[in-house]
Amino acid sequence: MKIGIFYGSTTGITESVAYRLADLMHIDHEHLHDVARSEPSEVGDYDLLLLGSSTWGNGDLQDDWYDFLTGIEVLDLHDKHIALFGCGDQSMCDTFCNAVGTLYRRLQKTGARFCGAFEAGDYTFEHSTARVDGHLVGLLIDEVNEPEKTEHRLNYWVKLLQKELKGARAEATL
Ligand SMILES: Cc1cc2nc3c(=O)[nH]c(=O)nc-3n(C[C@H](O)[C@H](O)[C@H](O)COP(=O)(O)O)c2cc1C
Repeated sequence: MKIGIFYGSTTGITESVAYRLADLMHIDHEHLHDVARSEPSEVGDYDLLLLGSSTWGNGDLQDDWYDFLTGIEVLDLHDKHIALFGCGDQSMCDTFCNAVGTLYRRLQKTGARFCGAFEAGDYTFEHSTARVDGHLVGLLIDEVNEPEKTEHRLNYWVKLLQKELKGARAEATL
């Protein structure tokens, strides 16, 4: 299974999470893509897409995602898996990691299979569009308030993905 990571990051937090995920999953850095410098067609090279955005403004996507998302949401991705991750700040408790919810909602029509849903228990926010039916639709990281939890969250999420995708074609190490 070929894995690509696509991320948008303004101050480098989501970028650093993307690199940490790549290292945990043994993904070569050539498969890490900053969406600010990538073409939507590049997602075609992969079976599993890890898509990461921080949240800015009042629950908005990270700036570089706007054009990239417009480009990929019209693609047919039914043969791919998508796993979402994002960085935010739980003190913005009504819009925590809403960008992850936006990616989830807007990519539904691609037909991709979503994986990597995460437990909502260990967080303190009130509202997030990334929480759907009591679960988080991806990995949410809060480096502002809970940096000490990041390593565990990353490790736990990667194990969840491995479990979920077990049985899927294994070309790259997951
Ligand atoms: C002006 C501003 C607005 C923000 N708005 C939100 C928000 O609505 N929800 C959220 O979860 N985090 C919000 N954040 C926090 C950022 O998402 C957080 O700092 C994140 O780690 C930045 O990641 P990046 O450097 O990869 O862009 C905001 C931060 C700033 C400075």
